[in-house]
Amino acid sequence: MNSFIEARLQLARADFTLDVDLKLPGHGVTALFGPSGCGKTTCLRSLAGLERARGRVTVNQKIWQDDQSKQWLPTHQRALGYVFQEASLFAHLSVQKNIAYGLKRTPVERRQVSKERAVELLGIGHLLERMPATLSGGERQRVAIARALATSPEVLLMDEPLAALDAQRKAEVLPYLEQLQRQLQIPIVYVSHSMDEVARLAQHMVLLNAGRVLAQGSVTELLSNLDLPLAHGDVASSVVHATVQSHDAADHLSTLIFDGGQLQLVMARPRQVGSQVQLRVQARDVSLSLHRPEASSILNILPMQVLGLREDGPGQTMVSLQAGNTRLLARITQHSARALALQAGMQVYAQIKGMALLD
Ligand SMILES: Nc1ncnc2c1ncn2[C@@H]1O[C@H](COP(=O)(O)OP(=O)(O)OP(=O)(O)O)[C@@H](O)[C@H]1O
Repeated sequence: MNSFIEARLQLARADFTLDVDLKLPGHGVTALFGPSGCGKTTCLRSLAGLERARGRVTVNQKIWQDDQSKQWLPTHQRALGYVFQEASLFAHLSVQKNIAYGLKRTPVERRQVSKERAVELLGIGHLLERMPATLSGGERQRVAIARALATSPEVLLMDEPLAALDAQRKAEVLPYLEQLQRQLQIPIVYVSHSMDEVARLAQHMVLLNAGRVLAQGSVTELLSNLDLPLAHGDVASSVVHATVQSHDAADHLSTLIFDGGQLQLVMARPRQVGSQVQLRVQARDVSLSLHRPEASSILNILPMQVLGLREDGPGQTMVSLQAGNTRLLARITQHSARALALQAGMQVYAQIKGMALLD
């Protein structure tokens, strides 16, 4: 089956070579993730035609570039919206006119996102008459995203759109990004080097290293793949997708169900029953036992199967676990792994000492 976006890209610079083969889905957010200098921006710019890599790019089976048959669409003829780190608005045009500019670029028959819809999705209705210089960084970035959306792109390309914002502004813009991907069918390719952002926003991930693809697939799977660097070290974590099943108001305790079991979480602000939530569980917050611990203060004790284990630095072992379709990592001491005689296939109880709600 064809992927929505297929890109084979090669580009050589003095000290850097990009050589990637990407197959990206036509829905949700795909994160391009990896260390500084690994080629995330170069990759995104090459997809957009802002960088002249060699190769072939097809989006929704339309050819944007094919060097073999000498086809090349310039950026403005590619149905994409591009959001840069720093919002690049026209300083002499009001917010309204900036967005209208995006719309004007789009032939009537291709218009799918109206100006009103873009304005509503980004919550900028009250800013329409303002000039860019009078906006905060977060507001500017929301306008830039609305302008990109108003072109009704087949794909939104975002290059660390939150990187230039402080923590407070980031928190202000993130919910709009989440809303975008929930409400629109437009796939987003999102460059980030922040695992927090990736865990919160993305369902798919391309892991880059030194200009190459180390792995691509679902975020949940890649995070817990012991063959990849993400699943190692003190910051390794997993993401659990769950649905709110009930809420006990007296104890402020919500019961969440996920594919593989259920969890309980104290929620100061309870979510509606039936709503979807994402939880991040740090590997260091998960311990293991062979029998269900009795009379424990730990709320969440889940029966899981050991998928594999790997030494993880001096004296530590990373254990990958599965229940249903859900994966978790547990970082325990090598001593404990030996004492429990852990091995792939064993049934264990994972005790989760803490988890964070991602949205
Ligand atoms: N215009 C340029 N001219 C020459 N080399 C460049 C240019 N832009 C980027 N590079 C180099 O290409 C490599 C990839 O850079 P790129 O910006 O794609 O990485 P990145 O993963 O996006 O990094 P970061 O997370 O720091 O933004 C780096 O070695 C960088 O120094």
